[in-house]
Amino acid sequence: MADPKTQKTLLRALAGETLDVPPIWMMRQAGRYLPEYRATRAQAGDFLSLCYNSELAAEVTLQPIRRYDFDAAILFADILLIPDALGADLWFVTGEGPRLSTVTSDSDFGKLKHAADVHDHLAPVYETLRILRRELPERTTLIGFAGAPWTVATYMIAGQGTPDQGPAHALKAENRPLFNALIGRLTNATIEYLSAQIDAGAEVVKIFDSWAGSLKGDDFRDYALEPARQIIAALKERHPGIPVIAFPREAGENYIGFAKATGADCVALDNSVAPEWAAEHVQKDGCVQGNMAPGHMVTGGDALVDEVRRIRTAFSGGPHIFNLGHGITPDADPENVALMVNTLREA
Ligand SMILES: Cc1c2[nH]c(c1CCC(=O)O)Cc1[nH]c(c(CCC(=O)O)c1C)Cc1[nH]c(c(CCC(=O)O)c1C)Cc1[nH]c(c(C)c1CCC(=O)O)C2
Repeated sequence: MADPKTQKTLLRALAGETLDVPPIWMMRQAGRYLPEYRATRAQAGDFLSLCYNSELAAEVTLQPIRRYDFDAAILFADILLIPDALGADLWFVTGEGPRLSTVTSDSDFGKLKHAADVHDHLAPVYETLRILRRELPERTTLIGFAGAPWTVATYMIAGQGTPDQGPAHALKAENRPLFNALIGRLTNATIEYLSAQIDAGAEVVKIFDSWAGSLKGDDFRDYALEPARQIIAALKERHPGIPVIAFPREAGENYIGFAKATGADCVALDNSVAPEWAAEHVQKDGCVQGNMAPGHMVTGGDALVDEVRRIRTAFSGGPHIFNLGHGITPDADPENVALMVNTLREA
């Protein structure tokens, strides 16, 4: 075991240590708000080409580290690379978002590849991680990630993003065996994918369940909690000691007990919950991540400074990783990100 004082700050927080200054990184930290990202993306051609170009994907991952010296770098990729690797068609419409071939019948499902067969397609992502482990500063933790089965399924069933995940809820009601089979395939593929990311150098992995908030009651248990529990159990068996961050976005009251029930080392909080409430009900069980509203990166000023201090103070009694409650938006001002980082790190 390394001397705790020399260990990376993010890993210390994930191990349960309460730090004077919490580590910080930001969801979508490599993104369109940065001019250097826009330049590299133009060089790559389009977003998917950037994801599968290991050199350029590593470059955009490093850009926000150079600018802000964040405590963690997150692999540049997308949660929809898994459907792509399973054989769905995937493309991105500029200004609109992802489009996919849909899985709504047994015959669509029958065309998908098996979970163990995703690796050839995803090899460039693993190469990105290997480059990053060589090039990142010693103090920076490398985070890998995947989408949670439910969230990825919502895109595969609808063929695009949806405001209320209506098509996925409809398939769940109309053809439960097919829906369960799809969740099962995604659960196994995610285990394979994250396990290979760890082999390639990811020191932490995060599971993004962006649409967990639309699962209620038993559905939350069966399709948010249970797949996360299975993924984490398999990863802990194969890679003991690699921490897992779970992000059941907009889970609300369901954040309570989520870490214990799934085995996650940290729960990431969106900004719809008050930090004071989350400190009392969620952080009592271990590390939490979050949860500043991304809008502050657009508006800045005293409100930003006050909110950084409020969140830091609310979570100061336990392990905490400072982050936004969701991804930074393209209209954010890079100066406001610097203001957030400097405010957090000031004495
Ligand atoms: C739902 C989801 C997706 N992707 C992701 C989620 C879950 C998290 C969340 O809720 O935001 C996760 C994601 N997407 C991206 C990352 C990279 C790591 C990071 O910087 O956080 C991560 C972790 C890059 C990206 N993924 C995407 C971009 C923008 C692409 C571009 O135009 O350059 C980036 C930087 C595109 C994307 N990818 C996705 C959508 C709906 C879109 C279009 C919306 C948009 O354009 O912002 C699917």
